[in-house]
Amino acid sequence: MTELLQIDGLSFSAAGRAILEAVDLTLEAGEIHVLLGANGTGKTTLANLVMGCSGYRPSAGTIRFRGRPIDGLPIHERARLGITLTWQEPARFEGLKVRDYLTLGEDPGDPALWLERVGLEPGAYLERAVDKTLSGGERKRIELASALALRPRLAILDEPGAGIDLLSIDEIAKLIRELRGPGAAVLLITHQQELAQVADRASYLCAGRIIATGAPESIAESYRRRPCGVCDGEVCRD
Ligand SMILES: Nc1ncnc2c1ncn2[C@@H]1O[C@H](COP(=O)(O)OP(=O)(O)OP(=O)(O)O)[C@@H](O)[C@H]1O
Repeated sequence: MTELLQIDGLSFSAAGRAILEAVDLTLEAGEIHVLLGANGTGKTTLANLVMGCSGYRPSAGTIRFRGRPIDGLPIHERARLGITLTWQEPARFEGLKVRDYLTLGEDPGDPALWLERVGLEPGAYLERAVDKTLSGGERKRIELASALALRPRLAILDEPGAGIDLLSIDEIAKLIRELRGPGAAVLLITHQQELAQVADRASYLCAGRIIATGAPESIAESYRRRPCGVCDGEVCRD
């Protein structure tokens, strides 16, 4: 397999505190990789650093995408390379219609079809604005539809199942599998064990450090056996 994303020695500090320390993580093309870890261990921060969100610049380390260092690139150039991030708190775009949101990329296809794929009736949603009038679960679904429409090489999904009713977990897992392709990978952040099972590999992040990478079952087992020893129970206490 080919390395799609290679993170070496990545560190990040904010407000005078180390949030991530010397993180190494590799994603192969074609894989779904799940990042597990307790609240506040740095999962979303890592996602923001890979996406190049405003205010997130590494204090050390490199991020390579398809062999090329991307640390210096702004978010829109990373998006152009095929990296997309669906946020834990789904974005709102006042005034932007769902139809327009789903046709932002090149060759986006039919927005109605993407809405159907996430279980939303196109006639009821296409002309609505992506704003607070949509429920949290509806916005989550629309963000997933947007990720499908963009056909990214790397989809970073931050808690894609949060706020979506349990019955839909199987549907979300199916969509995540679709985002994986021969040249495309998914970095999944989730606390939902049922959803984590969709992954090929897993990494366990605690106190800003990746402490294990391997088969999802064994990493999930380490996660259950908290505290991990790195943080002495400060972060991943029961
Ligand atoms: N820009 C920032 N300034 C100050 N603190 C920050 C910043 N970004 C993240 N943090 C802090 O870094 C820590 C890690 O946050 P992060 O959102 O990455 O955790 P997480 O693992 O995604 O947690 P959760 O599972 O609760 O979503 C938290 O303590 C958070 O408050």
